[in-house]
Amino acid sequence: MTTNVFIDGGHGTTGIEIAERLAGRQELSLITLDLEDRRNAAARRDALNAADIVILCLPDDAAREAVALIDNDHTRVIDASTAHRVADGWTYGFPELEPGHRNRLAASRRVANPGCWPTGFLALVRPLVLAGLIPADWPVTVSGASGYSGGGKAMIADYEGAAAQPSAFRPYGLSLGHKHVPEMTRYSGLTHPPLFAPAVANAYRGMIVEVPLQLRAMPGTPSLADIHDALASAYAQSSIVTVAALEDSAAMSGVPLEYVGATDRLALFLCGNPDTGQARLVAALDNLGKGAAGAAVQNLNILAGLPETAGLRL
Ligand SMILES: NC(=O)C1=CN([C@@H]2O[C@H](COP(=O)(O)OP(=O)(O)OC[C@H]3O[C@@H](n4cnc5c(N)ncnc54)[C@H](OP(=O)(O)O)[C@@H]3O)[C@@H](O)[C@H]2O)C=CC1
Ligand SMILES: CC(=O)N[C@@H](CCC(=O)OP(=O)(O)O)C(=O)O
Repeated sequence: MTTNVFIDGGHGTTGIEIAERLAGRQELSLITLDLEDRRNAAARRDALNAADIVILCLPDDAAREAVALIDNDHTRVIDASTAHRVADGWTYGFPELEPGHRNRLAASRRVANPGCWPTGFLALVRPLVLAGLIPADWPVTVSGASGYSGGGKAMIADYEGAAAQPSAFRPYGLSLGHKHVPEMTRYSGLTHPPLFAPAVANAYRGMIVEVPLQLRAMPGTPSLADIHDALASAYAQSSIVTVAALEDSAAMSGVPLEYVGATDRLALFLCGNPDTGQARLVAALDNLGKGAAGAAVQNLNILAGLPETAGLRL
């Protein structure tokens, strides 16, 4: 039995990446629309309702419209946009979030794919909150740099178009109201929003997410080994998320934005100085991989009861 899949927004940056990962998979059958029909509501309604699973790769408003076009109770939805990430009735599509979450996803009809920044942040912070190493009310900061494809077609044009004047490194989200903060707060289990300081770099893809921690000031003064043990045990069974050994992280001269390349891997590093009691937790991923398309395909596999990493670039 094949699962019918429709990617709404399939001609956009994320949609194309997802289609590449689904190509050639016999257990799936892709419903496609021609480029000129991509905004045709009637054609989209037919495709949305014919699919067993739809993946929405649309701006937020268009994603809400797409959900409203579904008038049957069979079609299941994975929404890559921000529209439903903290909405009632939706399950957050980060299978690694906590023990048991994968099973909740498998039973869900509406799944919200995480933002790329929250993917790195939650991978680093959620296990530490669960383990009680970061108190829920701790003032957490998260910073980093993203490739410009994170901003979709519009930002790609800003960096590659005829009139482009790309900056090498551009901090943004300066008013501290970034749309990813609500999902970071809710799913980390923190009681206060983290201070989020993102930047965009002059690279097409790739992402570094960093959480600095003043361990010496934290209750129980956790050691680097405590933090590392919690992360390593959280992802011990994962073939997507890796945690570098402490000595390997210490030996690195830096973590490049391009570290995982165009893959769906998520690589975690923990560096620190025991003398100062300070640590830097770093996640490296592809904003279009585990930050978007890879996560959507992983969730599709879970919903369809297929091997979780089928089609992923690992
Ligand atoms: N890029 C990334 O790294 C990530 C993106 N996301 C999210 O995924 C979603 C898609 O992003 P991305 O692929 O980057 O965006 P793009 O701008 O590259 O693609 C969006 C696609 O949606 C189409 N579209 C826009 N409005 C409508 C509409 N009303 N009806 C039908 N189709 C429409 C666009 O058509 P047209 O060609 O005419 O513009 C385009 O093909 C967004 O919500 C984004 O925030 C999530 C995580 C990471
Ligand atoms: C570089 C850049 O601009 N990145 C995007 C995030 C991309 C992403 O995760 O997508 P969602 O919009 O679906 O959350 C931003 O910060 O808004």
